Amino acid sequence: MAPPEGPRAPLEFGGPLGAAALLLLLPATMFHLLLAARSGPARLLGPPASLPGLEALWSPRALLLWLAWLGLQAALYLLPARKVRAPLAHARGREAEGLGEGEDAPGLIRAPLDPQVAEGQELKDKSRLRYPINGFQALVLTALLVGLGVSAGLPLGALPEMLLPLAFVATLTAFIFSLFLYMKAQVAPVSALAPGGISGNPIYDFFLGRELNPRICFFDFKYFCELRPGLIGWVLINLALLVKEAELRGSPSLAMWLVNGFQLLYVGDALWHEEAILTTMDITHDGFGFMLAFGDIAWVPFTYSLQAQFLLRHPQPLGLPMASAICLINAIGYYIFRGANSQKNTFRKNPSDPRVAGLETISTATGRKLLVSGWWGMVRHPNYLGDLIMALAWSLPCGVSHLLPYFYLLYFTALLVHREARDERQCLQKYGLAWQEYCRRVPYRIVPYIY
Ligand SMILES: NC(=O)C1=CN([C@@H]2O[C@H](COP(=O)(O)OP(=O)(O)OC[C@H]3O[C@@H](n4cnc5c(N)ncnc54)[C@H](OP(=O)(O)O)[C@@H]3O)[C@@H](O)[C@H]2O)C=CC1
Ligand SMILES: CC(C)=CCC[C@@H](C)[C@H]1CC=C2C3=C(CC[C@@]21C)[C@@]1(C)CC[C@H](O)C(C)(C)[C@@H]1CC3
Repeated sequence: MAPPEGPRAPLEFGGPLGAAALLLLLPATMFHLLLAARSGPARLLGPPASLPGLEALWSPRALLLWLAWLGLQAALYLLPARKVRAPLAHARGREAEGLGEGEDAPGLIRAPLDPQVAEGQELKDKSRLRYPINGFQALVLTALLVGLGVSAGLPLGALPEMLLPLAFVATLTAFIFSLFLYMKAQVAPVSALAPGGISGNPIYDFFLGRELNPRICFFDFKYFCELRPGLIGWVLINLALLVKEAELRGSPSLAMWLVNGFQLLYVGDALWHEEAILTTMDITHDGFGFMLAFGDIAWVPFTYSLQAQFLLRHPQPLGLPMASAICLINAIGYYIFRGANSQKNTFRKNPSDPRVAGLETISTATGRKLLVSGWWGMVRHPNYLGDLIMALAWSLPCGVSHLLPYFYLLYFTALLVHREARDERQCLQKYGLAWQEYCRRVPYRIVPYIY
């Protein structure tokens, strides 16, 4: 289908050339990290000690395991009985009546949403998609199944040896899946396309993703991939590394416990607050192409578990005072991250909620308001600040002898600075003068008095 006429979004990531480079660079970086973490010198910069042959990458057992994992997560996504009720008067009614968020038309009877189903943001064609809210359940059920498997003799400690072939099949899956998504988008209606992925350049559009919310019936591919196989896979890999360390050294180290605990908290939190993802730019703005598909199913599980991979081969001594200081850093980061995200989500859902009703706001021409006090009056992206502080706490248990475990912190800083610039551009476009006023009143972007 031809791209729609009219102004197109400016090209990002260095245009088609940048996208082509990233198509190769992202998987190459992931394999470099996997190899570096298992090598003696564990160098972040510089070539890996040895390059693996195809026999180290390709394993039919890894392929089977990977497909079984995707199948299990897809089944858990579809599991609960979903009662779909229509129409959703409370969501659409407000806008139709020209009312603000949280206001109802007089006499309007709210049709309660099934607690297991959430509605997304309004789309170009004024419709809203529905999403199952059962991610936390999927995490718990996966934990139960893995627990049952281990007690029946499943060798979880063998998983770390399979990381390379698993990452290889995950990368292959991401390429094949992105091709499917690209072709599916060719027959999608124009209103279903994302603003950024319709440049007309096939490489660029393949990378960024053409369709905003590709689905088959109720199965939403982007929503599924963003939260399930990759995030839950990440904590499973961490757990397997912990088990392997216990097998090798008698018990897991304190550093390994901390990394596992912090990252489990992060993933558990994401799944507990699953509905909040529906307002992130990945879901509302970006198409679903190679960047997100590879990011979700390969990059997240295999590179976000880097600290635990590093610790397995490079044990680090960690005393209780240092461990307590690191826990405090993680707790501060989490407090800011959760406080900021929840404050914005509560405000967006219902500005008259008593938890946010007293906060100062700026009105915008769109009818939506912007918070200028509370967390969002401190810096313009307080949630990024909390996330970055947590990222530091995840690396500190690995000591300071190597740069490799700090890769996540470095990559994440670059990702969030870039993301922040993209979000600012979109907000300026959306809110115009009101956004300029917000920037004047809250001058710092992520770190108070610094950036
Ligand atoms: N671990 C990882 O790899 C990653 C984690 N993240 C995390 O994901 C979370 C979500 O991030 P992301 O989607 O980028 O962005 P945000 O959650 O920060 O959302 C940005 C949106 O919030 C709204 N907003 C901005 N300022 C205000 C304000 N003052 N008052 C009210 N609303 C405001 C605007 O949307 P609108 O007005 O339309 O509501 C804006 O587009 C973050 O915590 C981030 O740290 C993100 C990327 C990767
Ligand atoms: C380098 C590369 C391949 C980039 C792709 C970026 C993706 C890895 C990230 C884009 C936004 C993400 C989010 C999370 C994970 C990483 C990706 C997919 C997230 C699910 C992590 C948990 C958080 O609590 C979150 C739900 C807020 C978050 C949402 C964004």
